[in-house]
Amino acid sequence: MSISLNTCILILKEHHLLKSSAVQDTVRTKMEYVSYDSRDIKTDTLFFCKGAGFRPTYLSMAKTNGANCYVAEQPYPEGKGMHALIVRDVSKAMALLSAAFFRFPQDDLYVVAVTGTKGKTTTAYFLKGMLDQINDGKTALISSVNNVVGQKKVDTFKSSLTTPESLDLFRDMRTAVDNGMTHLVMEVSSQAYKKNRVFGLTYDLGFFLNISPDHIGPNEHPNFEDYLHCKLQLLVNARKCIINAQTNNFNEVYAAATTTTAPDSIYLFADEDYTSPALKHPIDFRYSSEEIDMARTKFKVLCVSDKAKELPIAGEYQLKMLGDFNESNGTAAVIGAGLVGMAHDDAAKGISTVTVPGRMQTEITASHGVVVVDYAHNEASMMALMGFMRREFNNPKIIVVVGAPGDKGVSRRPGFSNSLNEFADKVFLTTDDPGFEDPKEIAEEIDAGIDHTKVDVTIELDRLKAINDAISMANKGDVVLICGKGEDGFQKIRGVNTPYPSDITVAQQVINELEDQNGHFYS
Ligand SMILES: CC(=O)N[C@H]1[C@@H](OP(=O)(O)OP(=O)(O)OC[C@H]2O[C@@H](n3ccc(=O)[nH]c3=O)[C@H](O)[C@@H]2O)O[C@H](CO)[C@@H](O)[C@@H]1O[C@H](C)C(=O)N[C@@H](C)C(=O)N[C@H](CCC(=O)O)C(=O)O
Ligand SMILES: Nc1ncnc2c1ncn2[C@@H]1O[C@H](COP(=O)(O)OP(=O)(O)OP(=O)(O)O)[C@@H](O)[C@H]1O
Repeated sequence: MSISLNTCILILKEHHLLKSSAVQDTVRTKMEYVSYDSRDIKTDTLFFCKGAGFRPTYLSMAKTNGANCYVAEQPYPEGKGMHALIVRDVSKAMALLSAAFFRFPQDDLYVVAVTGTKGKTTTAYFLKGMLDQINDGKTALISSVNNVVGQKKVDTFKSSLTTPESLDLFRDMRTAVDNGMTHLVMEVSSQAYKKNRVFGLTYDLGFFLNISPDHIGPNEHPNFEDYLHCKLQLLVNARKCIINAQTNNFNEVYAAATTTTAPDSIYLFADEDYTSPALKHPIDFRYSSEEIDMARTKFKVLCVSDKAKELPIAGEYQLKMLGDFNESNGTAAVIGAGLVGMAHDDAAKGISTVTVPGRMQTEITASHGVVVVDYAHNEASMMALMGFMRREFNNPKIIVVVGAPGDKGVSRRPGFSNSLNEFADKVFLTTDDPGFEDPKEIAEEIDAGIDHTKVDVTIELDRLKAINDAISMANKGDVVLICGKGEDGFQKIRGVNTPYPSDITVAQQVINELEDQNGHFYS
């Protein structure tokens, strides 16, 4: 793969991004590789100087290692002797030039994008499960758990970001196309828009699941308005939009969709009983709960409007994933499958076996109640999870193990206090990716918002011990919720990913020791 200097200049000019360029007569004008990391350079690399942590010495290193052209927001003396493309916004330039370098792989994929504060990963997995039924497993996936770019084992790998850096995204899309994948389901985080990781990308289908305050604080969004603004961009860039009519800020969400999409390509869904005087648009799809227990979740999708009736997806669906909130995720995914061209039977078959690592992984023990490992890590998801358990188990004692991460999402801390006050009986406040912060201070901040007349609090920073103590104290009929880390195999401590055996492994060991049994988690 390669890109010429002229093509780069043309693309940047077309998007009004080029401030100036310096072309060297004696240097090759073709670039054979692209990179934003000076430690990953080949001969004739197009190098992007980007990011808060960029240092001019990285450009010197890139030049020494063979880069022949750099893209930056200002000229650097370190780049002397290289072609220089000086741009208004390097992250936008990187997205556009990466797409061109990798020969616009998005044009060879049916691209589905999912955003929402909660449920992105689950909905993306549901969709992949269904689409795989009609394309022989050729659905690529970009998610916060795994990325899938082909059908071999090596084509599935753990992701480090929910939505990758643009250059990595277009490279992964190219790999997926070369591996014969026909569809791509991707999670799009608000940060992806904030950082222009998906700049210039249009989706065939775009989902807006829900929004509530999250990811607000240092290194993320300055306020809720900024967070919402970034999330809305997904709908602006989607050809067809699927929106949960019950989302907060619905009017703004719908308005964002209509900026580029006609109402007949916007699909709304809500649960069977939802009405709101503020809702000016007809609901297209409704869903109704059929049965939820610890073994399955059954719900019905109803096609209500004329345009909904054109999709043959009405009927009953069964999920392996627990939690009433997954009915909403499931309905969104089923509508998406319908818009891709699927009918009820294939969709029902595909969704019925989907599980998501680290989400709602449950073990019913003989004498220590029900133990659930789940990824809930903000107020909305904690409320949804604990609320489900309260309803499902008829007011059990709820014992929670939870912690808030450091350096980001500080709004989660009062959110945890609120949700614990609402539903928990006992909580172990513990460590969860403290970063450069003191986990004890984070725990004390959450504790400060807890009503101690309702919730008994223990601060136990050793996460393994917290899990052990929580399960050990639980009796038959109690519910133990181990929240926030799911399958994560590390703790982020002072900039280092420190190995951690994962909540599932720890909980399983504790249960085995306590019960001398060999059961295993299911979800
Ligand atoms: C704030 C933010 O989005 N930061 C991301 C961004 O960092 P950055 O552009 O500032 O780059 P940097 O890490 O400061 O490094 C500067 C540059 O120097 C280069 N470098 C560095 C060292 C060297 O020797 N040579 C060299 O060239 C690096 O390759 C980099 O290009 O680009 C990096 C990849 O190029 C990301 O890893 C990093 O994500 C950070 C780690 C992160 O945690 N981001 C979170 C907030 C995030 O994006 N989360 C959302 C999920 C949110 C949700 O759950 O909904 C996500 O999509 O994952
Ligand atoms: N629709 C929903 N509403 C509220 N909570 C939900 C919903 N769907 C999932 N959850 C809860 O949120 C947790 C995370 O779900 P999921 O990973 O699907 O969301 P996500 O949007 O990808 O999250 P993140 O951005 O944090 O990675 C689940 O484990 C569950 O507790």
